[in-house]
Order: sequence, then structure tokens, then C-alpha cells
Amino acid sequence: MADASMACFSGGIASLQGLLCSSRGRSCSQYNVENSAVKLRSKFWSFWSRIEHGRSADGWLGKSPGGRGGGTTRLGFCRCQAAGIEALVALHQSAVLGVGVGLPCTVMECGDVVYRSTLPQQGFQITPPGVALTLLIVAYLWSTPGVAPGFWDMFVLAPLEQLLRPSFRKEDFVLGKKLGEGAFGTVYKASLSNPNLLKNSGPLVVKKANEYGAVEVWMNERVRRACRNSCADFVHGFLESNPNKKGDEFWLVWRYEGKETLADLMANKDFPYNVEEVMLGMANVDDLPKGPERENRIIGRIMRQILNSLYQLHATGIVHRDIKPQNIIFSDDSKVFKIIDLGAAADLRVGINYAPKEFLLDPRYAAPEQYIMSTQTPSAPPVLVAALLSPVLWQMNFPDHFDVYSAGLIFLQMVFPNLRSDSGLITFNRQFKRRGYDIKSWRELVESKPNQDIRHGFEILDLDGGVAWELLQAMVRFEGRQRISARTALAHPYFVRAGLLGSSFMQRMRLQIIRATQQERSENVTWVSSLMAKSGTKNAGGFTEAQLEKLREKEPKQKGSIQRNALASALRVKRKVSRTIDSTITDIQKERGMKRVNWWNRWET
Ligand SMILES: Nc1ncnc2c1ncn2[C@@H]1O[C@H](COP(=O)(O)OP(=O)(O)OP(=O)(O)O)[C@@H](O)[C@H]1O
Repeated sequence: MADASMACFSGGIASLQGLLCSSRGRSCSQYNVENSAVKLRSKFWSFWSRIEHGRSADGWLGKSPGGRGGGTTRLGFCRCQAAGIEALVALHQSAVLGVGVGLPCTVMECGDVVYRSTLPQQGFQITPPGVALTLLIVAYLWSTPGVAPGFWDMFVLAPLEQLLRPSFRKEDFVLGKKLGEGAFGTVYKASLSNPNLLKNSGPLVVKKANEYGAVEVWMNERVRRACRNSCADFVHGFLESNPNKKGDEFWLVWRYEGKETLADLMANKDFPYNVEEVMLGMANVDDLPKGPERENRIIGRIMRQILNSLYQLHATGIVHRDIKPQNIIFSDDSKVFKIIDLGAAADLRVGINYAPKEFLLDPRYAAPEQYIMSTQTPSAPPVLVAALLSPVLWQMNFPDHFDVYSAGLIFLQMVFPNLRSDSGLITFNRQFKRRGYDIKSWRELVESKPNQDIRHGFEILDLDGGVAWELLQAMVRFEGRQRISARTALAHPYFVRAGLLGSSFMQRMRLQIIRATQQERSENVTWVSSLMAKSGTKNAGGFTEAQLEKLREKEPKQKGSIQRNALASALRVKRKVSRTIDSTITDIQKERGMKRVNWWNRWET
């Protein structure tokens, strides 16, 4: 009897606890209350059924001293206890519901004490929303330009590299022939005074650069860690004082890749056959007779290598901003084209060398947007914020498409011999701009009075159902966001199979998508052209930069289809989010009087 009263007492305590917990509503959830009630009721009824079936009541209340008789004595008492417990349970449940703390077990999974496996487990649990959220975060952190790989690179790989790689001083080098001189420095062929200082040391290239050299060292180190085969093999960068000149000099050292850039090779009358020879070796050149088909194959090989290097650079968050044949060098060792001169590059992972309104690009190869990011995007915020926002800004601005435009112009130059000279390219740029950056319209113009070079170029582009022409159009679109990315370009049927006719189903689908966006582009061009007729400078009838800026902000006229309206709404929301982020960052920076953090400070000390 004492045991039975104990049971009722415990039940009461549990019920009261439930009431207290729920009424405080902070430390205990309704789950605990409900669960204690369920436990209590369940324990009691299991005890009750055992007694009714004449089994021993040991366990929960201890061994029965009275055998069957004792059980019977208990029986009447327990009936009353049961009613009491039920009343308490009912009371505290109604009180809980009245207080309204937490979710009831009809909504929330509380489980059943008899079937313990149905009780929610304590500690770490995998739930579908949890998995979805984790996947979302991982996708964000790994999407271009890669926040997570960036942290790994900056805090693990970079310090390790500093520890392990050999470092040099200027006394270690013997400078030789001057290879070039630009606005930012002078480049020499060089060698090591002691060849044992570097494994497999051969000829080297040394660039003595002004203050911009710090950025170039940063970019080259990043590239060496992330995609070393896409650019010239960087050895070391360091700061040296120069007693003859004001200020210090940055010394940048690369392995000597070879004597010819793509510009040198293109200047040769035998182009592109001269490239085939250096790429494949005299013994392995194509059996095809010289002509458009063979040239197309060689040009395709070169374009694939350029786009592949660009893709690797972009995947790590670097936009080169100065892609031109002079900055693409043929590596004698690896027999591929590599990119050089990262002095104008921008690392959009952390915002280094990125100034939205900066204008230091080669106008011959620069995309019409001139800037890699919207001019409304603020200068790089503090590095952590920049890193965390970088995927959003990348997806909104498509800064990598800037380089793709430049690569598209190189494609044109390789195909049309008359565009290889500076004057030829400048003429093309003028015509292209006047035609509203519509390559089809430019084609109509030049085909109306074609010369030998133009005919030859279009013969190449029209091979295999015009697959090269399709790719070229996608690369030189006016709108950066409609331009193809280096990655998508590499999957274009031009590279994947022998032309349009040999395309697989998936490739054709991809091509349809490219064509659909091209159609949208044509509508934009028509719209731009109609505006062009009404505006422009008085003399030339073209756009001023300010007008172009305004035009870029406007939307083309909408047609009423559901798809188009949905797309337009999505774009509007995207733009609004972009502006809000931009203005918030600017405000924070203004409020705190923040200065831009230069991560290359370590070379300035
Ligand atoms: N790794 C290398 N191997 C062989 N030659 C190289 C290498 N790097 C640079 N060069 C040569 O040096 C020249 C100048 O290099 P780079 O373009 O980097 O210098 P720059 O001062 O930025 O010149 P510019 O301002 O004219 O672009 C190149 O055109 C190329 O011929």
C-alpha cells in the first residue's frame, strides 16, 4: 500500500512539475510535460495490467510481500489511485494547453514510452530540413569564387607555402636581355648566379615593377596555389630598395616559358600552321591539306587552351582584365599556351585590385561594359565581408564574362587575317560599336563588300553548320550577363564534337539554350539601335559613356508572356537586393570611416 501511495505521490509530483514547468514556460517545453504524463500513465497501466493478470508486481513498486492476496488488497486501492492519476494527468494537460507553451504531441513527435524507439532521440539528429540547410550553406560557400576554399588557401596553404618555398634576393640573379617594358615595369631574361638555389633551374624571367608589383605578386601566388598550369610558372616575388630611383621595387621571378607570345605567332604569315608545328611537332601535323578545315582545327585547339586557362582563373575568383595575344605565351616545355601579366587582374574573392570605376584596360580588347563589376557596386569592403558576399556579387555581375569578350576578339583575329594588325582591330571595333555590338549586323556590313580575308574567315566560321560562328556570337555579346562563360564555352559543340551535325542530344539542347539567350540579345540590340538613332553625340551619332551607362540600367521592352514576366521580376528583385547590399556596405563604411585593407601590406614593410 505504501508502494501504491508512492506511485500516486510520484504521479502527483510529475504532474505538478509539468504544471510548474509549463507555467514558467521557459526552461521546460510542453514536450517534457506531455512526456511525463504519458510516462506516468503508461507506467501505471502496465503495473495495473500486471496485477490484474496475477503476475508479480516487482520492478516498478518493489516485490509484493503478500503474494496473490496482497495483490488483491492492493487492487482496490490502486483502482482509486488510477482514477487520481488520470485526474491529475487530465488537469495538467488542460493547464498546459491553457498556458499554450510549446506544441502539443499531436503536432510534435513526442513518442511513446512503451515503444521507446519512437521517442525522439537526444543529441545530434539528421532531419531533412537540416540536411537541406547544410547543403545550401555548403553550396554557397563553395560556389564561385569560393569562400570556403578561400579561407583554406589564405590561412593554411599560403602560410605553408611561405615556410616551404625557397626565397631569393636580387643578388641571386644575373639579369640578361630586356624582354619588354611596360607602364608598370621592365622585364628581363635572367639566370641564377648559383643554379643550386632552385631545383631544375633553367632560364628565368625577372620583372622589376613599381608599386603595382605588390598586386602582381599576390595574384601570381594565388594562381600558383590554385591553377598553376594556366599561367606562367611563378617562382618568387620580393621587395628591394633601389638607390637610383625613388621608392622601392618589386622583383617578380618566373621560369622562362618560351620566346613567343600568341601575338608573335599571329604576326607570322604562316599562322596558324606555325602554331600547329610548335604544338604538335613537325612529325605530327595534320594530314589534311592546307585550307579552312585544317585552320579551323588549329584555331579550335588554341581557343580551347585559352578558354581552359580562363576557366581555371575564374574558378578561383580571379578576373584577368587584360587578355590579349601579347599576354598569352607559348610554353616550350608543356606545349600549351599560358597566360602572363596579372598586373591588372582582380581577385574578387577578397576584392584585391578591384576598384569598380577603375579604367586601366587595353581599349582594343576591353568589353563594352568597360568595368568588370557594376559601377554601383562599392569598392571592396573589409576582407571578411568581401569574402562572404563574393558569391552574391559574382552571380550578379558575371565579372568573368569580361575576359571572355577579349578571348572572343582573339578568336576573330585568328579567323580573319585582316583583323590581326592593330589598325584592322581598331577598324573592327569602330564598326562593331556603330552596329550596336551586334555581330550579325557587322557580318552583313562586311559581307556587302567582302575581300579575300573576310571570305576566308567566314568560310572557317561556317564549317560544320556554323558551329564556330555560334560560339563566336556567344562570346562577343554586348551584355556581359548574356555572354557565355569560359566553362560553358568549353562544353560548346565547337569543342566537344565535330560540329553541329555530329552533336549529341545533350549538346543540341545546350546549343538551343545558347541560341535562346542570343535571341533575347537580338531584341536588346534592336532596342539599343532604336535609341541610338535618337541619341548619341552630335558629330559621330554614337553613344557617350554616360549614355551607355544609362542604357545598361534600363530594361528592354517586355512582351506579355508568363516566362518573360517571371524573368523580369526575378531580375528586378536581384537588382534591388544588389542595391540594398551596396548601399548598406557604403553606409557602414562611411559611418565607421573604414579604409580599404590592403592584403599585400606584407610586401610593403
Ligand atoms: N614567363 C615568361 N616567359 C617568357 N617570356 C616572358 C615571361 N613573362 C613575360 N615574358 C615576356 O616579357 C614580355 C613582357 O611581359 P609582361 O607583359 O608581363 O610585362 P609588362 O611590363 O606588363 O608589359 P606590358 O605593360 O607591355 O603588358 C612579354 O611580352 C613576354 O615576351
